Amino acid sequence: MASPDEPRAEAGIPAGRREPAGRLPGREKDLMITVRGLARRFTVRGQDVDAVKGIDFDVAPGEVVGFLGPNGAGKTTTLRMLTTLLRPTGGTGTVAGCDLLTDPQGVRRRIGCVHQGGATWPESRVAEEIELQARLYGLSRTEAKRRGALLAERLDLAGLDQRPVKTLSGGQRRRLDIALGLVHEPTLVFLDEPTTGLDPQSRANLWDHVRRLRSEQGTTVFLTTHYLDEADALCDRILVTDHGTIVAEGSPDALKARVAGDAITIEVTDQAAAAADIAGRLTGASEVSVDGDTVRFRVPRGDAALPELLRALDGRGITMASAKVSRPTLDDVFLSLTGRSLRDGEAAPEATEVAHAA
Ligand SMILES: Nc1ncnc2c1ncn2[C@@H]1O[C@H](COP(=O)(O)OP(=O)(O)OP(=O)(O)O)[C@@H](O)[C@H]1O
Repeated sequence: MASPDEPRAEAGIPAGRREPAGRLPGREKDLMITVRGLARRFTVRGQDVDAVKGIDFDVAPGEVVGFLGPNGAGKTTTLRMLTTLLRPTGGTGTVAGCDLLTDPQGVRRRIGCVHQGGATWPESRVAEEIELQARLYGLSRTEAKRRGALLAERLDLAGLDQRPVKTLSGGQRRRLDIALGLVHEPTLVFLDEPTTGLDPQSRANLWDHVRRLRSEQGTTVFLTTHYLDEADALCDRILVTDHGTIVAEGSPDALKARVAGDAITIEVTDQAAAAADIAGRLTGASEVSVDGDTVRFRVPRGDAALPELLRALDGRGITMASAKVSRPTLDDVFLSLTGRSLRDGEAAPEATEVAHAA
């Protein structure tokens, strides 16, 4: 019988070593995705490339899970394995209740996939594309029309049904790709970099559609992204990936809470040293520094610490002129785990002005 470490050995991972994994408690049959030791090795001109190195994770029904990582981390390779476009070279898995290796057809029937670039024909009309896709899934002509109209309505494509695909904007095109992936009402949808190349407004609009998929229909969504803000805004849970392994997993807030905590910067009208002393006594406070009238420090929860600080300063007759809480970003998480930044130009740091008292 195969050792449980066999796929890892195949992927070049030492036996017995376990990466941080996204496993969920519960029975496998209740999970929408479960993979163990999933690996993919490519051999190019005699050189082995371990694109995915024996990963473990679970996805529960109704979750929106993001697979976040920099270019080349193994996101697309993982997605292609989960959607049966690529056979794993190691590991096991079930997707939508079907075995990835022994029942790929069952997987394909039950899932929806929206890959990068889509697969639409530029000359055909929007309604034709949706109906054709529905017919390919075996729906009757009447049902195909009904589904087409419903999806057009849901994805803001109503009124565009007679437009040739080539005339659609980037956002409309992406929403059409998603409509095509949903035509057979799958309970699990895979989205590969759903908003790459879209302008900020179209991205925000698409996020709304993804949220509604879950809230209105309970659809499970697994998406890949290298946008930190996208993972943060959309996902219940994030699997952070790098070099073919999962380096962390958790909700966006839980991941950010793993970093040293919120950074607080306050300005006082005088007695900065005394204010710093008070700040340093707050629960979990660290990295206290003073620069003129400015005091900086970190605490696990900025929103909880600030009222306590205000009361303490008040008690000593110190006036706070302003306060700012900066929450850690997912990039801070990635940086602390890998020593590198995801370098996402679109992710703005979350800084919140919380008080201006002067
Ligand atoms: N068909 C292939 N042959 C050889 N190497 C491959 C192949 N497909 C992917 N790789 C390699 O596997 C690694 C992971 O690639 P993958 O496309 O999965 O990363 P990614 O995280 O999706 O990146 P991106 O965000 O740029 O799409 C990379 O080093 C890539 O060069």
